[in-house]
Amino acid sequence: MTNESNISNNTLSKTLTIARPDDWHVHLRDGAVLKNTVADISRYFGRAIVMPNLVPPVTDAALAESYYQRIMAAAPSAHFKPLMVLYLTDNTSAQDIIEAKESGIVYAAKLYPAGATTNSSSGVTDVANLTDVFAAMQSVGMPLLIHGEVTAADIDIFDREQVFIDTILQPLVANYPNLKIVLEHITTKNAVDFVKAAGDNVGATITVHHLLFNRNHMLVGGIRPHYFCLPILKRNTHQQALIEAATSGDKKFFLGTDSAPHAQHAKESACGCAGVYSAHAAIELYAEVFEQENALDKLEAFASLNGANFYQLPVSTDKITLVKKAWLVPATMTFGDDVVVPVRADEDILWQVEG
Ligand SMILES: NC(=O)N[C@@H](CC(=O)O)C(=O)O
Ligand SMILES: [Zn+2]
Ligand SMILES: [Zn+2]
Repeated sequence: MTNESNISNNTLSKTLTIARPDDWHVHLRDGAVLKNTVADISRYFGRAIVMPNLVPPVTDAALAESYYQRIMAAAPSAHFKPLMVLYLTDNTSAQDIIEAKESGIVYAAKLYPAGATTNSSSGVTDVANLTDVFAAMQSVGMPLLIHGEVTAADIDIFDREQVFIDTILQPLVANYPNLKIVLEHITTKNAVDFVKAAGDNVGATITVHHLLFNRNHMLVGGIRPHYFCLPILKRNTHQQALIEAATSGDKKFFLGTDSAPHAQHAKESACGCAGVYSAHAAIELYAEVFEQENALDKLEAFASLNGANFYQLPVSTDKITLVKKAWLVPATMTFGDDVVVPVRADEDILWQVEG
């Protein structure tokens, strides 16, 4: 467990040692970029929940198995283990869930409301289609991961998470009281409050960009496409609620970067893609936020303990050490044939990971 003794503040440099962290929500993509995303994510993360929104999506155990093999072929660090996820569609069956569980490599299934986000067109049109699937997940103990936004055209984009919670999540939680649910990449105070009030079977991931930024960063002084992600950045009062939740140590909140690379040209476009790349410096950026809040002693709970406990997986016995030493993030990164603009491009980050 972290205590003050793990934070050392000598005259040379401040350091922080924590159990090896995990990333409970990441997009590694596929093909040529895999060697780059896998190198970044496995630098110090021990495990990562690998999002299944490929084209075509990872809808069954066989597809998860071949994607797993491609990730391993991209040569992650030896300490790294990808945790695969099934992409739910209107046609997913209870049998698909049972086979995924039996595969031993699938740790969760993901609900994308159809049309809610990047590569979600094969997603679920109505959760009523998945009654048997949720029942099977509840009985085999497989967590349901949710992109929690409604898609109706008349619902304002800034309200889509809250309306999802009120109209879809609330009844889902009531109907499946033992189903483990992770509300992914939460962006509102409403989500924080909902998760806190729910039972221990409900948790949430929080990205570092939703801690660092609010919608002013994206829209004041010009439209900045590299801040555009889904769910969209909200006003600063919501950002503040997320910061409080993440830095509180509350076991329901854990690290999920939602690092989601898109090519520079696809973001700097008349119709730019949603997604922020943060895997080059994830724990380093979270450390900035926690330090700002005087809560470095809570970083280990958020990054290394709470998620593992929620998924009922062992906490890593390895340690990593962060050192407070500024470094300059490159303006761009080359990923296969593409160029990606990472978070903090061409600016300093205050922390680095030793080794
Ligand atoms: N978060 C995003 O803005 N984008 C993600 C999809 C997702 O997690 O919703 C992506 O795959 O690009
Ligand atoms: Zn999402
Ligand atoms: Zn995501």
